[in-house]
Amino acid sequence: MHDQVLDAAGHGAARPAPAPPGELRVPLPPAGALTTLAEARAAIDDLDAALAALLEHRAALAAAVQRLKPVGGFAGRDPGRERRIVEAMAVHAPSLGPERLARVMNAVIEAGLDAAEHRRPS
Ligand SMILES: C=C(O[C@@H]1C=C(C(=O)O)C=C[C@H]1O)C(=O)O
Repeated sequence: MHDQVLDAAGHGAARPAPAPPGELRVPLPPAGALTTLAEARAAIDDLDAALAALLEHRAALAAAVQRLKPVGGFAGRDPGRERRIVEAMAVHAPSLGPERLARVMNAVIEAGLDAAEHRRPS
């Protein structure tokens, strides 16, 4: 199986091959298949590392939008766009549902706008 590699510790457990540059690959073990606390926490740690990379990239994209909009930053906040983002995401997060997801995304969006306002030009 050429899309599997041995884990770094050499235990022989199959791990997904690393993603090519510019892509993100995340193992998504079914939660019901996790039987120990250590295994479940390791799965969360893997996922959180990917989530952090996605959030970092999302913040960069949101900063680009701020530069392109006539009014950027918190002053140019667009509640309708934010609602549509949450509605689209809710389809993929049925156990969270739109209200919880809206709280999460409000925090994500505000963090992105705040980071954009304090970003050093690259
Ligand atoms: C990125 C934008 O600016 C703001 C930030 C958003 C975001 O982080 O997704 C969405 C709407 C705006 O409040 C945008 O208008 O698209």
